[in-house]
Parts: sequence; C-alpha cells; structure tokens
Amino acid sequence: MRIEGVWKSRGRSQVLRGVDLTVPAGALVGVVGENGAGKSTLLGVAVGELAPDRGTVLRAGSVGYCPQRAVVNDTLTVEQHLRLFQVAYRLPTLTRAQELMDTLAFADCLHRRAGALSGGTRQKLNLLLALMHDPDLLLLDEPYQGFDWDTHQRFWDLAARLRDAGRSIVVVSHLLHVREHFDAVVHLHEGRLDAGEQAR
Ligand SMILES: Nc1ncnc2c1ncn2[C@@H]1O[C@H](COP(=O)(O)OP(=O)(O)OP(=O)(O)O)[C@@H](O)[C@H]1O
Repeated sequence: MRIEGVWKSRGRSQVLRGVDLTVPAGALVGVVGENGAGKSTLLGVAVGELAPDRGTVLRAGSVGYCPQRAVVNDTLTVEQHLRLFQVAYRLPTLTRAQELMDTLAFADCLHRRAGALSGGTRQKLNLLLALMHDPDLLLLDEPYQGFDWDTHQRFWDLAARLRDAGRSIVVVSHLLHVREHFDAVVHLHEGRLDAGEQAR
C-alpha cells in the first residue's frame, strides 16, 4: 500500500496534513499517536471508507479492515456472522475461520449471540471477520483491545506469521511497549507521520 500526500479534515479540524506511508509486502508497521491524532481517520482513508480531500491511496490485492468499534450484529450468533461474511467474501469453506477461532481461543462461543459476548470475545470476532478471507493487506485499528495476556501473545504470533507469509500489515496502537513486534513504527503528530523508526 502506498499513501501519498493525503489531507483529510473531519468537521472543522484538519486532521491529516500531508501523510505519506508506504507498507511493502511482508512488513508489519505500527502507527502510534495521541488520542485524537487521526490514526483511525488515516486507516479509514487507507481502506477507502473515507475519501481523502487531497492525495492518493494505492492498494494492491484484497484488504482486511478491523475497525476500532466492532461491526457485529448483537442479534446474530458467531456462526451466523461467519456464514454472512463467507457469502460476502465468496469463500468456499469456513476452514480458515475455524482455524482463526482456535488460534484466538473462542471456538466454544460459536453458537452464542454477539450481544452476549464479553468485550474481549466480541473483539476476537471483529478481528476474525477482518482476517477470515486471508487478505493481502491488513488494516487493524487497536485490534487487541480487551484481549487477555494469552490472547494478546497469540495475536502477535499470528501477525508475525502473516507478515512472514508476505502480507502487508498496519496496526494502530497506543501501546509503546508492543513496539518490538513491528518492523517500523511511525508517529502521527499534528497531521503528519514522523519519519519511520526501525523497530527490528
Ligand atoms: N465523524 C467525525 N466527525 C467530526 N470529527 C471527527 C469524526 N471522527 C473523528 N473526528 C475528529 O477527528 C480527529 C481525529 O480522530 P481519530 O478518531 O482519527 O483519532 P485517533 O488518533 O484514532 O484517536 P484515538 O486514539 O482516540 O482512537 C479528532 O479530533 C476527532 O474528534
């Protein structure tokens, strides 16, 4: 993915002011910044949910987007979500979704309604829905919020495996202590990304 010279205002504030970001295949990049810095706005532009006021976004291949707020329907079960997204993604089987459920340790919740899930389990479903079609580009907004420690570790193991398999991954994060997981960390500040800092 390549983002060049992107500007975006939200309401009256000029949130992004000339953002450049290149994420090659096989790279895991962290985007950090204070609350309200514009990290979610940047991911929204990157995925195409928001149109930039200026600048360009180039994406190659399929995209998986895990938004900060889970896009789940409280009245549907986990299994019904999987079936719905299976149709949307045109997947022949749910094998990969089932593997991801095992990896994220919530296979026992298959028949529970989303509205009855704990916050962390709801987030596992949100992440799974972004990954179940094995996208080339992963745009993940605080994907591990609410995860217990074990799941947190499993998430990073999964991210490393996907990166090593050639996926491009962007993770928005508040947590500076997770920076060892990234190939590079960029800091969104005053609408621009500071030059990437090599983390590995
Ligand atoms: N729909 C909207 N309408 C108007 N302003 C918005 C909208 N969404 C976000 N903003 C504003 O845009 C700015 C950037 O918000 P954004 O959610 O992108 O920041 P963030 O870095 O992701 O924040 P956080 O770390 O709190 O999640 C904030 O000032 C926010 O109030």
